[in-house]
Amino acid sequence: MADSVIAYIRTGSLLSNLSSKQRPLTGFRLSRGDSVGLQRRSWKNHSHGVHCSVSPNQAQSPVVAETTPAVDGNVVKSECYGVFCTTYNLQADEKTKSWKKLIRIVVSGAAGMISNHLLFKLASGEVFGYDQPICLRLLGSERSLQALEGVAMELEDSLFPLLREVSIGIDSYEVFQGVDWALLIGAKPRGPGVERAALLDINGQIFADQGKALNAVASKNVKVMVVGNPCNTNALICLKNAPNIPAKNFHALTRLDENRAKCQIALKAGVFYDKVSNMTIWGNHSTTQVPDFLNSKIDGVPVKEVISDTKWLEEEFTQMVQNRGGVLIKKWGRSSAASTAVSIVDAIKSLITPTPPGDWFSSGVLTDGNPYGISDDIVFSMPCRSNGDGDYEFVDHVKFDDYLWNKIKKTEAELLAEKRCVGHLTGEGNAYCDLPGDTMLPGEQ
Ligand SMILES: NC(=O)C1=CN([C@@H]2O[C@H](COP(=O)(O)OP(=O)(O)OC[C@H]3O[C@@H](n4cnc5c(N)ncnc54)[C@H](OP(=O)(O)O)[C@@H]3O)[C@@H](O)[C@H]2O)C=CC1
Ligand SMILES: O=C([O-])CC(=O)C(=O)O
Repeated sequence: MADSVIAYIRTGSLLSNLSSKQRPLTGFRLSRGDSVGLQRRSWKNHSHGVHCSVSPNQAQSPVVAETTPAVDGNVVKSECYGVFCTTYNLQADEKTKSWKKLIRIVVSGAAGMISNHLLFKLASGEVFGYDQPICLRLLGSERSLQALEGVAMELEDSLFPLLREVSIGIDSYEVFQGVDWALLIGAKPRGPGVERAALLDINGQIFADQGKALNAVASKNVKVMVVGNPCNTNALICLKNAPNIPAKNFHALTRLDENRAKCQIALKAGVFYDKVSNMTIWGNHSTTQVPDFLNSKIDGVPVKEVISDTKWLEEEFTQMVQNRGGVLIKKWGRSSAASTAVSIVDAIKSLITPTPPGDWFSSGVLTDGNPYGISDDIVFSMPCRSNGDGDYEFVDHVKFDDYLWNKIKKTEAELLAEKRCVGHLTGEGNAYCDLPGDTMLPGEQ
């Protein structure tokens, strides 16, 4: 551990000695090579800038040595690391050819609380499968650079066999190079005295910049999951700034709300939550969101046939889901992090595995072409299905009644107002902010 820390300091100081032209990646990269457990620790000269990795533990005698050009043109040695060289038969491993192509995943706000849960799930294989090698790119800022190193060290120390590369950086144009998934979590939290319009502007700017960077350098089929709040409008801003990426590839996370709604329905019905299906969250990830008890089911039976207490459904249940985040913050002193990470995993899995027949999942997606009559050109949570290829389609045959439709109109109005407020970031021209005063992010109450 001590060696590792020293190595970080050493590489950090080498980086700081380089001119900014020589130092396009602010941060450094830890690489495990392409075979299980092989931990190469080297300076590497990659096509997109310099990646610096941790020096080998000098006390260990290296088993394999190879040469890699260093940034200054000199040649330095890179070595596999002690026990990793001896415990795996790398040639045999390569012969099996059972590994899938590496996927590259960016997590922004990587030093934050949600990421602290999510990164370890991604690295473990539980999200993309236990035969899927992973590259993790941790995106942070000057503020969090030290903390990002700490996260990277913990990832190292976890010895995840599928985790082949870890890099940290603060320049989205470098970190987004060729990425397949962008999980955009980093955003400024709303503090006391910060107007909602100001938060939309501050965070919107982050997502406008990240949209531009994704557009320029990410895989053209990158899937983008926006978590940082206000996530619907941030996702809209992001996709508007990335015209070369299909707009369908952008999602705002409302899966946590869906999970919360399922749990409350299960509690009321006295069943375990695996019995609750077809739960839609409509609209904004805010206190106007609409958990849909009209179309959801308990053990295949419409919720309203199992729970006859309509007053509870319309009032208590709905408000409980809308306010769940805020209530948790009051108790915990911080916002939902572990359950948010779990819901991000659920949301990704819903896109990469076929949706069970008859069921659906909620995601905040662009409304264009929706069959429900919701205004075009906003990011709105709706019921979706996937055949497991990363894409989704809208669900047909959803019922509406006056109660549900009126609630949907309220959350739609809020999102249209948010959109007007960020016109300067979506390319629509001037912004005009007339946000309804009575609605909040889940954590704001
Ligand atoms: N959609 C959903 O269901 C949910 C969304 N959220 C949202 O997810 C986001 C992250 O939550 P969480 O991980 O708990 O938050 P943390 O505060 O723990 O981490 C957030 C990260 O955001 C980064 N950040 C980016 N820009 C700024 C800025 N201008 N000022 C301060 N920090 C900034 C910080 O990293 P760095 O310094 O590296 O930039 C920080 O590490 C929040 O916006 C939260 O509201 C939370 C729960 C549920
Ligand atoms: O407002 C927040 O940061 C918390 C949040 O989104 C939630 O718990 O749903």
